[in-house]
Amino acid sequence: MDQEAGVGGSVELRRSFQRVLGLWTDRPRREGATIAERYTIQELLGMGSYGLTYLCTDDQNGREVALKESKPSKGRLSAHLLEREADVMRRLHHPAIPDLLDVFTSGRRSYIVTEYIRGQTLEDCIFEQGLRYTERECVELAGQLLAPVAHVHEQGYIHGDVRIPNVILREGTVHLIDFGLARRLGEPLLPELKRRMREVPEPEDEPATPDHDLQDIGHFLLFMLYSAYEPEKGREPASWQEELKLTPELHQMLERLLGLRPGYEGGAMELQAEIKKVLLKLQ
Ligand SMILES: Nc1ncnc2c1ncn2[C@@H]1O[C@H](COP(=O)(O)OP(=O)(O)OP(=O)(O)O)[C@@H](O)[C@H]1O
Repeated sequence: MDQEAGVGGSVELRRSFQRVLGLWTDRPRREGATIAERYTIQELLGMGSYGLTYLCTDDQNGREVALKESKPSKGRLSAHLLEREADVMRRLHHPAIPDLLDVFTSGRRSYIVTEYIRGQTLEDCIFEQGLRYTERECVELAGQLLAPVAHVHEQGYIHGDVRIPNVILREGTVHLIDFGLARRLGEPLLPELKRRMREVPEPEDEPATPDHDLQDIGHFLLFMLYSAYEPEKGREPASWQEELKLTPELHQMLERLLGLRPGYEGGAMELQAEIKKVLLKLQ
């Protein structure tokens, strides 16, 4: 018994040590620092579990770029995940997807550099700016989002993480970012990707199909629609079907996207046609 406690204790101690070491080795770089003698940091954009993303200036041409750096404390795994992301992005060429500009390693770190999309994520639009979206605006944005998603599918991949923090709105136009969970059609969710996800519902173990992204678009639509939802005082929380008073055509489209009715076997093209029909009803 004592021995087990001792072993458990030493494992805990090692974990704490790794955590502290991680905090130190992964600490963000300061503004103004230059990476690979080319990219000067303007600001830290975000710190994920496997990488840090900075807004940088490319000193060769003055362009703003998003530079993602692997975390050294996560060793080979974070570099491998970045390489995977670069492999997918290399194949994508779409106006609503940032271009991949550079991939390199420097010291023990790997980097990918993409076009910087100056705008706001839809998550920030809703939760920081408090914007409310009408049914029509939500469906229009979902329709716009479908274009880059369809392009990813045509290249033989799924995005795997179509959510409001990964959609940037720039001058009214949506852009899809963060291909860190993208995988080939038919590919199961690899353990290294699973570890990167916060929560993995069981069906994610299934081989990737376009329907994964279409379901995510269903959840994306729900988030957007709830931005305008005002609960009546004292009313118990209920299902979205009861809370959101939607046009019947949109209600049905959402049920199909969320797997409550037969889905869109014709993939993004079929959904695009359905979105056009729903928009006509929302004139
Ligand atoms: N090309 C880009 N243009 C503008 N902002 C970007 C771009 N790429 C990433 N960002 C921003 O940088 C931050 C972190 O980016 P990203 O989501 O790619 O990192 P991540 O490590 O994959 O994060 P997470 O683990 O939370 O998914 C986010 O706020 C995101 O909006």
